[in-house]
Amino acid sequence: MSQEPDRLFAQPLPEVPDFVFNEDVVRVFPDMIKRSVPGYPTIVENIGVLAGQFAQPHTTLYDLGASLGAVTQALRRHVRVDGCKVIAVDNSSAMVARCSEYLHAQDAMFQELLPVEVIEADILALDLQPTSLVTLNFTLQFIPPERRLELLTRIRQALLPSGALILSEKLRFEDAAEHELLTELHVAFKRANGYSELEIAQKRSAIEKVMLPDSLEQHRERLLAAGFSKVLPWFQCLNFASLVALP
Ligand SMILES: C[S@@+](CC[C@H](N)C(=O)[O-])C[C@H]1O[C@@H](n2cnc3c(N)ncnc32)[C@H](O)[C@@H]1O
Ligand SMILES: O=C(O)C(=O)C[C@]1(C(=O)O)C=C[C@@H](O)C=C1
Repeated sequence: MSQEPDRLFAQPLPEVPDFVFNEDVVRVFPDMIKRSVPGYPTIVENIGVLAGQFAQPHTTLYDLGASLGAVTQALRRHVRVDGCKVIAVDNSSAMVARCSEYLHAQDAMFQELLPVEVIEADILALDLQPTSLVTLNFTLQFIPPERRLELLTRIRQALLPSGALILSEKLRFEDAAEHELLTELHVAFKRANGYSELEIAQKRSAIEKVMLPDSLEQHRERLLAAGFSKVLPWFQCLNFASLVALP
């Protein structure tokens, strides 16, 4: 996997463009996400572990907004259920190309991995097969807010009984003081991971229009409105959380 350090925002930019998942981001993405999302390695590995409990024989598992396939790789490491296959979906062609390379490398290193298909598609336009496990690992926050309920409803309808959706997101907090404190603690996390004040500020302006986090309450209500019966937060580190939603 690429070890290139994330210096995308290290030099002053005359104008900070909106964040896009292009070739430049692909090159530094493993470093960027690990240094930006508190708990990311723990979340990814444990999605594999949790998936092992929900995956059912001869079903499809979806990794929606797969990026470089970190979650897909964890699913393939942990799920030991007969006849499952993983479908990894992303609408960034740069991500999909590199994701396929990494999964081929995983195939070359390990035997008896779950078969995987990587698809370049918009998850808002994707026909979902019946599935026992869907992951949206930091993807829903990039979907236009007015389309989020419709996407979750389609996921709910495709989920088999006893399956699950695992949803990880950056959180907003409804209480302004709480929001400010958690944001400041997240900045401290980034600083501790070697990002400068300039990098932190420029990244913030790049993502503020394209990544729109919801509160835990909004997620819970929307998941229930989409037809899920239970929402269980299983991980939170600072303002990043992961939930299991049951049909
Ligand atoms: C923060 S990244 C996800 C990280 C990844 N799941 C992981 O665990 O490493 C968000 C991804 O969602 C993808 N994405 C955003 N909107 C999408 C859409 N409508 N359809 C498919 N993929 C989308 C982006 O291209 C990006 O790769
Ligand atoms: O909040 C931030 O600054 C982030 O960088 C978060 C986040 C994410 O949650 O997906 C945003 C964009 C990058 O893909 C990596 C991490």
